[in-house]
Amino acid sequence: MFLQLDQVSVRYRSQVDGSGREAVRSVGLSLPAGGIGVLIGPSGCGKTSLLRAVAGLERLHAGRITLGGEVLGDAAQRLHLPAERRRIGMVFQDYALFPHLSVAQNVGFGLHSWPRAEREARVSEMLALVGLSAHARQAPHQLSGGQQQRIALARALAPRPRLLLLDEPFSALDVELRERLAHEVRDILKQMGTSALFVTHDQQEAFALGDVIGVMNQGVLDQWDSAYDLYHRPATAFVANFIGHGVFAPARIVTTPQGTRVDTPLGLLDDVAGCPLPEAYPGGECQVLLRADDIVHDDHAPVKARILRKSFRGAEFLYTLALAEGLEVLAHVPSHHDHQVGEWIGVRACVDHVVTFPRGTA
Ligand SMILES: Nc1ncnc2c1ncn2[C@@H]1O[C@H](COP(=O)(O)OP(=O)(O)OP(=O)(O)O)[C@@H](O)[C@H]1O
Repeated sequence: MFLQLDQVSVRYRSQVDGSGREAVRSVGLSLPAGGIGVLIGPSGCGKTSLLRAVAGLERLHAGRITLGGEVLGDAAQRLHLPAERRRIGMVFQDYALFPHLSVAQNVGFGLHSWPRAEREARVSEMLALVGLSAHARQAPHQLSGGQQQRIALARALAPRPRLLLLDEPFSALDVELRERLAHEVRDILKQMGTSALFVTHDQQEAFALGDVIGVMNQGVLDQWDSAYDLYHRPATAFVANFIGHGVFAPARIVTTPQGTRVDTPLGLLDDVAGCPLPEAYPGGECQVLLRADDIVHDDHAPVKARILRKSFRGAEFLYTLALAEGLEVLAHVPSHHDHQVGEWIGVRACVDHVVTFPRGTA
């Protein structure tokens, strides 16, 4: 693997009593050359600390980081390659452009040691790449927020970094531009074959950018996986809750003549490949993840649910439903099924991959 993190911990020392506090705990992940990874998670979960450790701005408390086979940091060996020798580029939320330099001078900033002709050629190439050739002589403040972030990207890519780290690069931009730029930046990175690690708190952005996405929870990386597997095969109850709309329902794993099934308030679920065996939970008692798109409105279904709330989302409604025994579930329903709040409708579960967790973990 190109970037490899093993058992990485980052610890900050308290200014008050000198005690240590782990912001990142035993994180392991790997990224192939040219891969794009994205770290997401709630505020304070350690995303930025992990990114700073890769950049060399924080020393490792434990663990090891290698890039292209070179050890960047190894706590056991007290090895810490200084940030400026890692050949890693960084892009931040606030662009950090130099206001007194032109767009072209900003992009060429990291190329001081390059021969002039090569430097100028590289700056032109980078400006063309991000579609800003026409703005080379302008000052950064004469450009829009999206354009300024593209300058920051061109500046970070110009010295041919081995890896690019981007910390919430689009969060200062409005939603629509953010999504467009996320796709654009992904295309640019793929075109250059640059490996990159992003931090964001926006799931849609993570899905638009990443080949692989990591969900962090209180300093721990709960899962490092494709967007599909995070959604359909969440490794922990935290990931299941954090990604997408869904609820946990009480359930029981049972053995029937047809094989193992999961007995839920919406009936028996049978797509249990990869699901723990009944004896994995005491008495088979567990909870099952029911996503809004696992619940199908069907007038003929024996299970009825009352509509508590509904929100219109264009092609579909997100209904909040209450089953007879009081359990609330969510359901995506095509928006031509416009039922009234308070109405009872038929529902059934249509779950592709049944995901269960022990009772009390969510
Ligand atoms: N320099 C520091 N000194 C002490 N504690 C710090 C320092 N930087 C971060 N922390 C603490 O480490 C934890 C992780 O912070 P970090 O900034 O890595 O989280 P984050 O996931 O990037 O959060 P956000 O999304 O809000 O930026 C937090 O509890 C934070 O208060």
